[in-house]
Amino acid sequence: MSGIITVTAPVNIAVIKYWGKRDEDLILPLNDSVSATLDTNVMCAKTSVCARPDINENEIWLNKLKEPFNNKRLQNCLGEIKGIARAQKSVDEEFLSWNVRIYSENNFPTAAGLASSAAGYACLVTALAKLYKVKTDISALARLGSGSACRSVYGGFVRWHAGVKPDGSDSVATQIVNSLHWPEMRVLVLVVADTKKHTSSSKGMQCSVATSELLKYRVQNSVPKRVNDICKAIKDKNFATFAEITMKDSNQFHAVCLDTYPPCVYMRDVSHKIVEVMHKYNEICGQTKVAYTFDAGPNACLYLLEKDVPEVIALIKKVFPTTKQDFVKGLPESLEGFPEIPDFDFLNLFPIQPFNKDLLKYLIYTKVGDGPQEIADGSHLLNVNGNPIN
Ligand SMILES: Nc1ncnc2c1ncn2[C@@H]1O[C@H](COP(=O)(O)OP(=O)(O)OP(=O)(O)O)[C@@H](O)[C@H]1O
Ligand SMILES: C[C@@](O)(CCOP(=O)(O)OP(=O)(O)O)CC(=O)O
Repeated sequence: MSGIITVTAPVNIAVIKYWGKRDEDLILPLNDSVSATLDTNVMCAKTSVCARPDINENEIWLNKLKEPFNNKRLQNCLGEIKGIARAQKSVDEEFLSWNVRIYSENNFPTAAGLASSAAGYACLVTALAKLYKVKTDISALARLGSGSACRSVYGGFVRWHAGVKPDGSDSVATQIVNSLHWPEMRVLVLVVADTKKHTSSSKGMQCSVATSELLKYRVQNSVPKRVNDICKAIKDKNFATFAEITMKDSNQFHAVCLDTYPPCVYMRDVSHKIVEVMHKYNEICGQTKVAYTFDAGPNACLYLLEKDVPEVIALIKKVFPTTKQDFVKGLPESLEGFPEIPDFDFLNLFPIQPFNKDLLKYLIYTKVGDGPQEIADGSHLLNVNGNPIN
């Protein structure tokens, strides 16, 4: 037994956005939110943890770089888990007195609006909860690291209940349906930029709570009905309703960002072009075949059904021409051979002319997946002495 625990955890992309806290320390949101958990085979955080008597201080590495451990959120997560372990007597006091070493890697860009904090904290708390053998609601632990992380502890479609209690005990995530419920659902992440964003989600939402009138309206009037309706659409596998609510909620979230003073501008020209193209595509098809959503960054996340993937990828390549050979990442073999242009007439007659080359950096093809998993094959990121392998 090496005493090392290694876990992988997924990204989640909200279709009803979390934006605004009612408690900054406990990370309690103003409204419920809903997301899909994405397949860890394509995008994931991987974290190894251990506790040892010969480690002089708590240490963490993120993407090969040593980070300061005095980060309040990290301390809160570790402190809470150790407190539960002490109360549950799940490990002995000597083990609890040892320092920890944490090594984590994301296989996709960090802090670029691709929900790295969600995957990262879900991974970290799942690994620590296993290390300290605690039995508790993991989503509440992940929430202490980053609000959206509480939704990454389950697979499928997930709802984070805002809760009403001041202590946050009812602010937890629950699974709406598992990853097998809607097997046709696919996700395309259109990466416009994979560099660090200038206003973090935490700062941006703080400013919105302080200044946006529209946020109050959204929380009270828009979100409650949307959450109920989208949960029903997910259970019924009603794509058109799911897609319409998803797009409206993304648009309203970015309207709130612009209503913030000074405004938070996350979408770019190319993001708006993506919106225009997807609406035109749905209009020409005479039905809603694709939905877009944007987090706190310029990158788009498209939800669509598997049958429409070849056509939508071909459309994207036509309208957003690329010079990159490996533009599409994560495409399974079964789809690799699909014709570059499935329907010449459709694409040639598409009323939006191609934009400049390379506005999109790359496209990630993925699907809905499962929650965090412990790695049993021994591929840890720390060696038997608790030292980083890389
Ligand atoms: N694997 C990880 N392990 C621990 N912490 C992580 C990990 N990945 C990211 N983080 C934390 O999350 C921070 C990035 O969060 P931030 O909200 O700025 O970006 P994001 O999550 O990529 O974007 P968004 O939440 O808007 O989609 C990092 O600076 C780091 O503190
Ligand atoms: C736009 C969002 O992605 C905002 C995510 O915010 P974070 O969860 O990153 O914020 P903190 O709780 O302050 O860490 C919408 C969403 O994921 O619901």
